[in-house]
Amino acid sequence: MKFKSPPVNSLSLDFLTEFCISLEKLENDRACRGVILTSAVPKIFSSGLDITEMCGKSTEHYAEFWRAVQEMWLRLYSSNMVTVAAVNGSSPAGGCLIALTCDYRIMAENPKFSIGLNEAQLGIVAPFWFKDTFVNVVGHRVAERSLQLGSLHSAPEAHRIGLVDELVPEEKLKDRATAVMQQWLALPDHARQLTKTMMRKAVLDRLVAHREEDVQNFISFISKESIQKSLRMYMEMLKKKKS
Ligand SMILES: CC/C=C\C/C=C\C/C=C\C/C=C/C(=O)SCCNC(=O)CCNC(=O)[C@H](O)C(C)(C)COP(=O)(O)OP(=O)(O)OC[C@H]1O[C@@H](n2cnc3c(N)ncnc32)[C@H](O)[C@@H]1OP(=O)(O)O
Repeated sequence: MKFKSPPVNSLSLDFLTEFCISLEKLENDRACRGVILTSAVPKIFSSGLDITEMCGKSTEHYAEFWRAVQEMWLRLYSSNMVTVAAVNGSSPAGGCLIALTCDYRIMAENPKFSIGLNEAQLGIVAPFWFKDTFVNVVGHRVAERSLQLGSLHSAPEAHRIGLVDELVPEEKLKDRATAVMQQWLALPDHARQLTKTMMRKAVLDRLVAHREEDVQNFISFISKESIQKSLRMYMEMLKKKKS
């Protein structure tokens, strides 16, 4: 599956809805046992949640948007398919979450590409299930430091801390992702799927049990004037960086 929402594959409500529909179709297709996620936009895997969806909108809109973010994560983290992220560009925040939610991450070894949960830099807080997914990949200490600092790690650093499983030259990314997929698909599906469920169930159950509470927390957090101001300033900073 190739993300193609220029300029930066930001995760808008429309993007998330289409992503979930596509995943559901693949999940229900008995002939499909695995999916490789990558980007058709040069240099960017995904710029994370679309900040414009979280700025100056109604409470109803925030609720709908956040449910779509939750749905994307719940479907991908619990997928029966083998999921491989072929990270061919930068991947901050929600983009990093998508990669973390997969079974395996391969990143192009370009030191200009960065990845991480940088929410703190925007003055916002990564929700508990972003944090749980991160901890499950890199461990508590690395996750804590990285989250508090809102770090964006260069590709080599991301590999060093275990955020991505391997680095390959960009032109070899597709072949390597295919080889990894074949390796994972060589195992009997039922054994691999039950193992995946065992490893991920506690974290998935936690969001399922607190889903509505999480929506309400998001709404009350994102509606604060101080948070809205931080997001507006961040968007302005992105625009200024260009000029
Ligand atoms: C107690 C807690 C309770 C509940 C939790 C509450 C809150 C937590 C909620 C959410 C968690 C948030 C998760 C996120 O994902 S937030 C998004 C974080 N993303 C980023 O920080 C990335 C920002 N973008 C960049 O750094 C660069 O754009 C990038 C490196 C991706 C690409 O750089 P490049 O130079 O190639 O492009 P730009 O000129 O910067 O961008 C082009 C264009 O796109 C716009 N843009 C970029 N990113 C976003 C985005 N994420 N959303 C919306 N729009 C984006 C950028 O402004 C440019 O627009 P324009 O100037 O109009 O062309």
